[in-house]
Formats: sequence, C-alpha cells, structure tokens
Amino acid sequence: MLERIRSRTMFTGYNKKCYSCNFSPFSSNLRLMEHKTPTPTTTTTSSEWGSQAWRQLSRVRSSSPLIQCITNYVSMDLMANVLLSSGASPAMIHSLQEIPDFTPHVHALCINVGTLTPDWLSAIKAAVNTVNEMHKPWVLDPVAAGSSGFRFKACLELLALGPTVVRGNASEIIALHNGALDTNSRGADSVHESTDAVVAAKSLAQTSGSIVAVSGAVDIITDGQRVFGVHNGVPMLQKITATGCSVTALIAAFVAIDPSHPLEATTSALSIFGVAGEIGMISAKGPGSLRMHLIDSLNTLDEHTFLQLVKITNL
Ligand SMILES: Nc1ncnc2c1ncn2[C@@H]1O[C@H](COP(=O)(O)OP(=O)(O)O)[C@@H](O)[C@H]1O
Ligand SMILES: Cc1ncsc1CCOP(=O)(O)O
Ligand SMILES: [Mg+2]
Repeated sequence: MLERIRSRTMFTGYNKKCYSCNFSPFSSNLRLMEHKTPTPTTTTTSSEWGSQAWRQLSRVRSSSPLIQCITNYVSMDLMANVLLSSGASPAMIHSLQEIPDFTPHVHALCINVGTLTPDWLSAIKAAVNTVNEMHKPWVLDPVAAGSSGFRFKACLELLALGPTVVRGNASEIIALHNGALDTNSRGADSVHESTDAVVAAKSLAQTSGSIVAVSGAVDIITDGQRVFGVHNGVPMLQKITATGCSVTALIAAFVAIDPSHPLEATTSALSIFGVAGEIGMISAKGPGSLRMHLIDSLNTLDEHTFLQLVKITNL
C-alpha cells in the first residue's frame, strides 16, 4: 500500500534559510504578517518539505501548544481529538466572559463560524482582538461562508481582523473572493474542486495578507505569490463531518509552533492530516471506522512512513 502511493517531486520557491533559523516556539515577539517578507527562491525537493513537516509535527508533539477553539457544535469532538492525537492541547472555550482570563495564555486561536450566532460572534471578536494585541497567530475557517448574509458579513469582518491563515473548501474561498453570496451553496460542503479556486485563493491572500489554504483532492496553499499543492488524503475524508474543521485546528497547532512561517506550517499540517487519512484508510471499512483510524494514525504516525507517503508540489 505504502509503495503504491509513494512519490517524489521537485519544486521551487521554499526559503530554506528561514526554516533553519533558531526559532523559539512560544516567543512573545511573533509577527502575524511576517510571511509577507520577500524571500529568496531556492530549489527544494518534496522530501525536504517532508522532513520539514516531520520536524514541525515533532515540535507539536514535544511542546504541546495550547489551542483555543471557538468552533461549531458539530466539530468540537473530532477537532479536540485530532489536536490531542497530534500532540497539541485543545480548549473548546467560547464564552465571552472567559476570554479575558483564558485567551492571553493560548499559543494559537482557531476560529470557526460553522454554527455562528450573534453572541458567539462577539466572543470570537473579543478573542481575536486579544491574540492580535499579543501578536499570536489565529486561523479562520469560514464554514459555509456564502450561505447567508449574516455569516458572509461576519466572515468579511473577521478577514479584516487579519487571520494568519484562512482555510476553507473551494466554494468558501471562491465566495469570499467573489464578495457575494453563493446561490448554489450546499452549506458546509463544497460544490467546487480545490483546483477551481487557485486564482481566488491567490487573490484573497494578496488582498487579506493572510495565508489562504483550499482543501480538496489537492490542498492548495498560497501567500498570494507562491502556490503549493499537497497531494495526500483520501476522498472518504469528505464523508466524515468536521474533517475540514479539524484540519484547520491542526493548522493552528502548526502555526503555534512556527508562527514566523505560516505558509510552511499550513502546508505541513495539511500533509500530516492527509497522510494520516491514507494510513487510516488501510484499516477502515467506511467513514465511521476511518474517523477512528484517522485519530489513531495521527497518534502513531512515524517519520519513515510519513516520508514515504508525503507528496508536496509547487503549483
Ligand atoms: N477528494 C479528496 N481526496 C483526498 N483528500 C480529500 C479529498 N477531499 C477532501 N480531502 C481532504 O479532507 C480534508 C477535509 O477537506 P474538505 O472536505 O475539503 O473540507 P470541508 O470539510 O471544510 O469541506 C482535507 O484534509 C482534505 O485534504
Ligand atoms: C455540517 C455542519 N453544519 C454546520 S457546521 C458543520 C460542520 C462542518 O464541518 P466541515 O466543514 O469540516 O465538513
Ligand atoms: Mg469546512
């Protein structure tokens, strides 16, 4: 199985120098917009990207970043389990009253509008303002962004607050880019392929200053200039609710341990999740058991297996 899906590809654009810097995971002088700094172009192999992703997962496992998740009712369980099995500490704390005490201590914030209400939006904005003031990273999942005016306006307001990373499916990213409600919306599910959203993702990254990731058969990650593709995962991940929400939380954990390199951290998180899905699929009989095996795979994933399966390209 591993032999069948193993591959190696070449690509350009990764700034090797940045990654070799002596970064302290939880230093206080994090700069949210640091990915905008021009970087020299070097040639890097997919295996170097794989090694980078593995090092970042190892740092998540060893430093166990605290990730506050203000997410929807559907995803809380899977999201917390994905974070735990990856080595991070999840905290599903969303009350406005708790934010002044708790949010200053987190290493990253994961914001998800899946079951948004006006009360939750107030709490989300308070939490975002807190981490922004402290220059800590935060990640936005614009679930079903184009499905209603309230949700769409909220997503635009949150985008304006400068998320480090926005991760959505293709329909969500296209709706945000178009600046209009999606009349064909199927709620949380995408009606587009991720590759349909490359132009939208690049443009959204340029206008927002955020890293933009579009999940799908190929995960697309861009800072508005460089575009990378993660060719891992299995189609059945779409049949488990909250896998998208959960990979967004995993991105938050990776950005927490490497906030100066959100493009690389996002690519790494998506590749780790995708590979865990592929390994989980070997034992799964359907979506229910894939959910269980996905969590197990994240927990037990080893370097050798990961490096055999990871596939990241320059798009
Ligand atoms: N056709 C596919 N093949 C492989 N992996 C996929 C496919 N579709 C989605 N995934 C993976 O499933 C996870 C959730 O993505 P997606 O279903 O696009 O998000 P959402 O649930 O927000 O719509 C991601 O890790 C993505 O890479
Ligand atoms: C089905 C659903 N409805 C509101 S939030 C939610 C979960 C969406 O999760 P994901 O975007 O990861 O599929
Ligand atoms: Mg989603």
